[in-house]
Amino acid sequence: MADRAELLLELKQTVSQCIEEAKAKLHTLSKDIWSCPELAYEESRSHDTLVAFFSQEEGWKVDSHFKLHTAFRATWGAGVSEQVNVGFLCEYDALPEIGHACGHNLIAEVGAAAALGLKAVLENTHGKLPVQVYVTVLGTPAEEDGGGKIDMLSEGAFEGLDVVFMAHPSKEDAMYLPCVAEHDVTIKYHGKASHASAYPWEGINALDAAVLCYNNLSVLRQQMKPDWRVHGIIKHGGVKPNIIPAYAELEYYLRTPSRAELHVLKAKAEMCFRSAAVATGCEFARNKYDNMLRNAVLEKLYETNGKALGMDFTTDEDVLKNESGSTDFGNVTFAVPGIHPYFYIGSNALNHTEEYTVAAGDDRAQFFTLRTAKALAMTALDVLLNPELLQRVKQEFTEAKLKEDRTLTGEHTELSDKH
Ligand SMILES: NCCCC[C@H](NC(=O)CCN)C(=O)O
Repeated sequence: MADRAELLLELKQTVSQCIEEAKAKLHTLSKDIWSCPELAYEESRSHDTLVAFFSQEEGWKVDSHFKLHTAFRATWGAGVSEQVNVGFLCEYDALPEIGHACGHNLIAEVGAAAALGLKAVLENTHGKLPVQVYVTVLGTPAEEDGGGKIDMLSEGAFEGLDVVFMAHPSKEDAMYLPCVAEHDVTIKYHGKASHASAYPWEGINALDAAVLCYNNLSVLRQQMKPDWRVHGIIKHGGVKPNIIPAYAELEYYLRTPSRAELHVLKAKAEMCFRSAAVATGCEFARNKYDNMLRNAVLEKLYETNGKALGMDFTTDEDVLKNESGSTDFGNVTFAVPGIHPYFYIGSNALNHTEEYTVAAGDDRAQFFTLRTAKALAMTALDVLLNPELLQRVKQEFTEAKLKEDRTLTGEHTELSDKH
C-alpha cells in the first residue's frame, strides 16, 4: 500500500510538471479559440484548432468531424482489452454578441491539458499501473444552445468510457454547483396582416397573442415551485408599427431540478401558450437537458487534489444550493460516471457578461485553468491506480441512476396524477 501511495504521489507530481511544460502551447490554444468566438454547431475554426493541436502531438489518433461537423475525438492508448477508458471533454462554443462570456475556451484548455498531462505520465509508467489505460478526448460543441453532447450520446460517442471529466469556469472553485433539467421551446403565432391605421379590424394580431402568452407565463410563476424557472424572449414581434403583425415568435427555457418535474412544468406552460391564442406552432427543441447525476467518490477525490493544489472551494450555502444553470453534461452523467467541477479564473465577474469574456481571455486565468487540469488528471490517476476505487465510482453511479430512474417513473406518475 505504501508503494502505491508513493507511486501515486510521484505520478501526480509528474502530471503537474508535464502540464506546466506544455503551458505555452495550451495558452495559445485557448487564446486562439477565445479570439474567434463561434456559436453552437458553428465552431468550425475552434474545431480545426483543436484537431490541429492533437494532430501535432505524438501518439494521438484524431477523428475530425466526429459524429457532428464541429465535434472531434482524440484517443491515445494501446487499444488492448481489459483497459480503463478515461474521457476528458472540451467545450468551445461562445454566446451571441458577447463571445466567450462563459469561458468555454478555458474548458477546452482544461480538457486538452489534463489529457496531455495524463498521457505523458502513462507513457512512462512501464507497467507500474494495475490497468491498461486508454485516454479519450471528446470535443463536444453546442453546450450553450442545442446540446452537442446529447447528439453525441445518441450517436454512441460516449460508449466504452469508464469515467469522464471536464471543468467549467466560474466565479469560485466548487466541486459541484446545482445543474437543473431544462428544455427549450419556441412558440409561434400566425395572424393576418392589415394596415394598422386604415383597417386594423381586417388583421389578426400575432403580437397580441405573443404578449398574452408572455403574460400567461409571467402569472404562472405564482403557481410554480420556487426552484422551477421559466424565462424567455419575444424573438419576433412584427416588422412595422403600421402593419398588424402576421407572425410572432417567442423562445423560452423551462427548468426544473429533476427530469421528472420538467414534464409537469412543460404541461403547465403549454396551456399558457395555447390559451393566448390558437397557437399555430409550439415546437420543443430536439434536445432536453438533464439535471446532473453527482458522484461523491469522484467529487471527494477532486476536492482532495484541488486543495493540495491550493484551491479554495466555496462553502457559501447560497451558491451551493441556488446556482442553477443547466448543461448537457447532465445527460452525460446518466451514461458515464463523471464530474463537472467549477473553477475560479482570477475574476469576480459573473458568467454570461462582457466582463467575464474579458476575464476568460486574460492571462491571469491561465494559472487557475492549468491548476484545474492538474486536479482532474490527478483524480483520474487516483482511480487508475486503485481498481477498487473505480468500482466504488461505478457502484455509486449505478445506484444513483437507479434512484433517479425510479423518481422519473414514480414522480412522473405522481405529479401527472395531480395536474
Ligand atoms: N438549451 C439551452 C441550454 C442553456 C445552457 C446554459 N448553460 C450554462 O449557462 C452553463 C454554462 N455554460 C444555461 O444554463 O442557460
